Amino acid sequence: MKIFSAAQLHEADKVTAEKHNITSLDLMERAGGQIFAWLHQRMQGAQVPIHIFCGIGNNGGDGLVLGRLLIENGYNVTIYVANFTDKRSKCFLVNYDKVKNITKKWPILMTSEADFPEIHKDDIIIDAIFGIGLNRAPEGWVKKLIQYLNKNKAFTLSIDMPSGMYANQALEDADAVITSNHTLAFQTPKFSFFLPETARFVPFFEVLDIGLDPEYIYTTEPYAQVISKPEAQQLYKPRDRFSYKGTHGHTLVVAGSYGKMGAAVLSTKASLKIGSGIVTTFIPKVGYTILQTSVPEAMVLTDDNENVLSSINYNFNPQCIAVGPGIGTSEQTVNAIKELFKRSKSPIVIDADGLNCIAEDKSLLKLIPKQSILTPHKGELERLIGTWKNDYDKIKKVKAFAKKYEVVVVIKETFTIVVFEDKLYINTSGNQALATAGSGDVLTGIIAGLVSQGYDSLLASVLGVYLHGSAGVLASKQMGYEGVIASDIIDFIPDSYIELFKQEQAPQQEKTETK
Ligand SMILES: NC(=O)C1=CN([C@@H]2O[C@H](COP(=O)(O)OP(=O)(O)OC[C@H]3O[C@@H](n4cnc5c(N)ncnc54)[C@H](OP(=O)(O)O)[C@@H]3O)[C@@H](O)[C@H]2O)[C@@H](O)CC1
Ligand SMILES: [K+]
Repeated sequence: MKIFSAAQLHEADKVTAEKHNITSLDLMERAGGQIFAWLHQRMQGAQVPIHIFCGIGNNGGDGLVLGRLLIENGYNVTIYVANFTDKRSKCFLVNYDKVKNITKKWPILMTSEADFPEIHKDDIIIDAIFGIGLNRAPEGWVKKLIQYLNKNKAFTLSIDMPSGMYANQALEDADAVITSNHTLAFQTPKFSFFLPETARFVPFFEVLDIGLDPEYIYTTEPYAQVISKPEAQQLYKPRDRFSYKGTHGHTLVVAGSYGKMGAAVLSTKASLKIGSGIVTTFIPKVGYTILQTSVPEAMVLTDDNENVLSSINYNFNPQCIAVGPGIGTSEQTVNAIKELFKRSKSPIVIDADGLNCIAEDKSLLKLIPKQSILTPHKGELERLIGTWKNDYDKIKKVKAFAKKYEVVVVIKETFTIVVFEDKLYINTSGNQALATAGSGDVLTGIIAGLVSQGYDSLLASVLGVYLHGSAGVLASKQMGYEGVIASDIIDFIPDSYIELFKQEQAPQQEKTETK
């Protein structure tokens, strides 16, 4: 799914109105109507008090449409208008009048803290204060209103996005954002929903299609892409019936040191399980028996050094090399990695200590083969690109880094983001089960195994991250979040392929007994 920026959404709004001969008012009616349908389906007329807090822009207008429809359908509704300026939008004003025309219970204008209403914890709050039009951090009593609503324990449903958050810009004041229980976003999720500093305000969201111009949606280069099952499916390359192991690529895994041979085992196994035809693993001597017994399918080459990598020699051309898991950052190893970078013509997946070796000796950066893939978590990324002011600054720096060295960067987070040139791909598979030792080593093996099978570096990263996440989810369904360890993620890689093409089951019809 495409993610559009606030500016693009405003543009889409305009284009839709022009091309489809409808007004912004019609669009607002559609948007508010969709929120109503969502709520009505769940509430079925229940008389729980609903408090709708509207701003004075179009987000507030959506809140007014919702309010009117709820009132017309007999719900117990109170509408408040946070009257922070008199520059009310046209569509807001029209809908304000429409509400006044159908009820004697007119919207309550709020102009200060003294107007904050009492809300019971079992009531429902609708947050329609700000949407994509926010252009500065909320201040004064409006900020206090947001904090007041947050303190309340009532269920909070945000319209389009939690008020106080920007769609695609860094947060200025984390104390002035609605923490919603559920957000209903129009047409596209907003980029901030997926970033570490802002995702906590949007624990659950759904996207409502309000019918913005399909041509605009289809042809416009998005701000970012969300990768879920349908997108991942399209990346899959079917296997040729007449292929053989050589066709599926030879992966070289360079990993391990004394006490960390498990990392080498995990990457090697993952690379095989994802479908690399052949895997050779290069390790320090100490790991020979461990590797050969743990993964009989892999071939093993050993370093002259007993405990750490010091010189990486091999006499074949792997389609992809995975470097880093468990290798440490000793001087000999850093030098060995430098020589490997100089020699390799294939893309390299660089993870963990592979990245730390680069941080130790920045001259390695220029030697990274083009189209390589770097898979840092937060700490490793910081050692590579330095600190950042906020999530958006981080993304900007990573884009510049990726462009400069012509590499793909996989930023590992709850929502992992793959960065290549100006493109951003947000992964949505995965859960907290993946936060376990060795999970990153598995991902390294998966991505390398996909590159070996002919996926280009970007696609291998995007699909690899998706399948890794999906394997973790499938494992956790049987073992719980806590019970999943990295080896389990590997065991569920085959299921993650199968799951990719599994049809969602239609809800079963209830059987009626016939005598
Ligand atoms: N195409 C679509 O996606 C569709 C979108 N729709 C809906 O429209 C929403 C966007 O509406 P919008 O553009 O009117 O902006 P919105 O967020 O309501 O607020 C802007 C107002 O707030 C003000 N203001 C800003 N910051 C402020 C601050 N810190 N403190 C105080 N004031 C502040 C600003 O005033 P000013 O800057 O002039 O002072 C302006 O008056 C969108 O989220 C969705 O819900 C649907 O209806 C249909 C199709
Ligand atoms: K909102």
